[in-house]
Amino acid sequence: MVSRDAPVLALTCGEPAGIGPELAVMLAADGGPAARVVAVGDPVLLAERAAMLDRRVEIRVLAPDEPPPVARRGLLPVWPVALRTPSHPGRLDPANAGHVLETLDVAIDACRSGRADGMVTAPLHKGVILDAGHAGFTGHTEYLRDACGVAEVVMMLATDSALHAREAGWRGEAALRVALATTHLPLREVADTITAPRLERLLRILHADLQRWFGITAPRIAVCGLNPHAGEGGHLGREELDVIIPALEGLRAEGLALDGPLPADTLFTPRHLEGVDAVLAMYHDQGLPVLKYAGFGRAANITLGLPLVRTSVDHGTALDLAGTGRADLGSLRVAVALAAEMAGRGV
Ligand SMILES: NC(=O)C1=CN([C@@H]2O[C@H](COP(=O)(O)OP(=O)(O)OC[C@H]3O[C@@H](n4cnc5c(N)ncnc54)[C@H](O)[C@@H]3O)[C@@H](O)[C@H]2O)C=CC1
Ligand SMILES: NCC(=O)COP(=O)(O)O
Repeated sequence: MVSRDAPVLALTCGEPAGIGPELAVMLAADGGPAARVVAVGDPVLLAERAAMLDRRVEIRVLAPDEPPPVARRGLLPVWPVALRTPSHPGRLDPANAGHVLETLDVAIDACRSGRADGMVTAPLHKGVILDAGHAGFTGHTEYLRDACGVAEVVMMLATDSALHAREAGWRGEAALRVALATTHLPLREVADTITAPRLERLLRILHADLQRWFGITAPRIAVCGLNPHAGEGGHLGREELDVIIPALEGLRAEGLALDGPLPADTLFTPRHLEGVDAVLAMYHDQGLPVLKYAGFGRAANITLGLPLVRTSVDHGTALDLAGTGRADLGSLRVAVALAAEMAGRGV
């Protein structure tokens, strides 16, 4: 049993043809971290996936103003959002894109109205949402940014040791936290997107939220270069000299503790990571392969800079595994535990 005071977390079920709905069922069946998790999705779909996986779960649809019940193993409360069309594991259908986005709207509204203390998102499929005509959709992160009316957010993934950030005397593995200066865009556009004002805004958010959510009083952030060998003094690209270094110098003058820009290949080695609280990588596949190598399945994604708590899993829709029950629940557990901890600190 989880107490009535435990935070309420809205868990969006993500792409219905992916593993999100079954992860919600598995979490309820196995018993989750200390939180009252309410799934936001289609109750019929959740019942189908529970039957498919042979998991005994009571799926209880909540009335709009009904308080979420005390959590217990085997109970899955649901804020219902109907599918637009039946869904089958592994088979994407653009007709359900509106359903996926509506689950996000319901969860955002629950957070903003105080019915939920935070939201956790199961993976959605960006391609099928774009195929359905939602031009410009690039993921939860930017959707939440726009829905919350903030100018900038930061995507950061962290390994599960981040859960122990405030434990005095924690002797386990140090958390690896990797934030991204750019997220989902073609590689060709990355260099032009990285400007000094953008880096300054992102680093201020990263610094502030390491303090706010992780209790790190004076965060030390290591910043990757964009080019090989951080530009080799301008011979392999000028972004370090013209953009990154001026941005870091301005922020250092404000008191931020920043290393870099450092060549990304050596930055991600134990000696260079020692004492570093977070790394800012310049692009998706500079930072995330390292994070996933270090902790795939026990890491979570956190959106920094929002007026609400949002965490997510470290993986995608895994269409190849949907409906098999072979998907690993580890990352969702970490995402829920982190959101519960963050919600406990208040926004
Ligand atoms: N938080 C989110 O909403 C995220 C969504 N995505 C989206 O997911 C879709 C598919 O992306 P992919 O690059 O194929 O990545 P993916 O993570 O869905 O799959 C990559 C590989 O990891 C495996 N895998 C993923 N989750 C797993 C789990 N829980 N347990 C065991 N194995 C697992 C898959 O079976 C596959 O072999 C894309 O549309 C992408 O944009 C990707 C990452 C995060
Ligand atoms: N690669 C991380 C990812 O795709 C998560 O994106 P988002 O949906 O959380 O914005």
